[in-house]
Amino acid sequence: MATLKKARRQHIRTTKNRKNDVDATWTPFRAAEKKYKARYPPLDLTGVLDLTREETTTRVGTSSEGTGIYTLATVPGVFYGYSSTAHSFDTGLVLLPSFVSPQVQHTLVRWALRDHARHPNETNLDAHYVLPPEGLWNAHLASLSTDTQLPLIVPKASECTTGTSTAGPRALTANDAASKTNLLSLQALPKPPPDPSPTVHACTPSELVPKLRWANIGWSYHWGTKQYDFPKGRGHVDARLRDLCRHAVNSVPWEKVFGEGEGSVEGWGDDDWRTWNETYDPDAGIVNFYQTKDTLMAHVDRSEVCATSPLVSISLGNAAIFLIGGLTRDVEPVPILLRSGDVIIMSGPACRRAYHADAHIHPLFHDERIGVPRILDNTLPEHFSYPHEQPCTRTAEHGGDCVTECECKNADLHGATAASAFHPDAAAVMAEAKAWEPYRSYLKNARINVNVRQVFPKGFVPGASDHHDR
Ligand SMILES: O=C(O)CCC(=O)C(=O)O
Ligand SMILES: [Fe+2]
Repeated sequence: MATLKKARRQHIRTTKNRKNDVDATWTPFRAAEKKYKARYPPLDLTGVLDLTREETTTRVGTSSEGTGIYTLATVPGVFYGYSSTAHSFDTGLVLLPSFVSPQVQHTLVRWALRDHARHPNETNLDAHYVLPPEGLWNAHLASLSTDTQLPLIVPKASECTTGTSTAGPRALTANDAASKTNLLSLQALPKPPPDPSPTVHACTPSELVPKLRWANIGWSYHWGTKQYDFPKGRGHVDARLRDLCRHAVNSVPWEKVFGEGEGSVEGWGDDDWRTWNETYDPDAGIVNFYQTKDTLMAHVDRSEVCATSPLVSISLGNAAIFLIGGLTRDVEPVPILLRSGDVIIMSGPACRRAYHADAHIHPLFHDERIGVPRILDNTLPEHFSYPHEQPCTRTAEHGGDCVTECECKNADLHGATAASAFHPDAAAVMAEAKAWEPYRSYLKNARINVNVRQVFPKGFVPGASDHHDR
């Protein structure tokens, strides 16, 4: 109740001096953002699409009335034996609810925090802090296992820097949509590194972990110009992540989305969806780390030269309300509840250039004290409370973290081996639980989104002499 009262007081304070007609000037997208972001009045989820609710998922082969959403097929998820019911919107958005198994969700969380959010992959913190070479998360883990005070992480700023950016959420900059024809001029734009913030202080790794907002994948992204910085070279795209995304794209019956028939979107140009199973090859992306109260403002992802190629987005941790609109903010967005393990694919010319946002990312909205229905009782799934019981035992072969069937040819055998050979003793169970604890603790107030994109058509080399007229 205290939470509700506080939210109400804050609501009264912030709206008190607001002109009565101010919301009349909001675009439908802005109005939806305001509605789902507000802590008061209590969130009403009745209009939010939740594909795990039975009444939507049982309508196989038909449009869910009035929504323009079509059930496509049951598709194989990851890991083996896991399946999802694929849905599509008539814009080209594909939803794969519960596509990623709990085991693979665990693997991805560990990968995102421990292996990926560190040098050489750029994070939002690199501009402002001298980060430890082993990575922020590993430094945090080390500090948890010792009583000795480890060295503080110091700011990068020196007295002569002015500091224009902070370690906070991403700034929004209007940018030109990338295409093969303007690529050279976009490349020529100066891309200075951001100024280190002069206001940040030395802190412990554990204090800095909640300030982690993003880690770059693949091609380097320049936030100042909102363009890729190709001369910096192409960073690594984790092979397991790439396989997972390919698996998602290859699972979708694209002819039902973009071909002829009920619910299909009108074709475009060369209809490149017909060859995505050969040409889809992600080369960039971002891991977004959200903390309680964080939101992601409405934006369009327009920096990729491939303006139609699938963008695969994987949700982990707490749930979020994702708003997907149209080519302008005047299109009223559809609010979708994204839960851990859900995958969405934005594809085709309408969806790839559609406004979208994350209006609400956080556990507060499931809090009964603010009167929200029990359906969101706990948006952090139970499986994150414990380490996964069946770790991959074939460490030598797979590095311990198998993700897709394609990677593990003997998936069934492997599953059987893991199940029967893994008889952990109490000490091993305790050790696993202890190792998982920092992840569990982090996830309580967090959501991780792994957003994987294809910047260039397969085989296209930036800077090659003919690319402006291809
Ligand atoms: O977190 C999400 O669900 C969306 C992230 C996104 O739109 C982006 O990184 O461009
Ligand atoms: Fe986006």
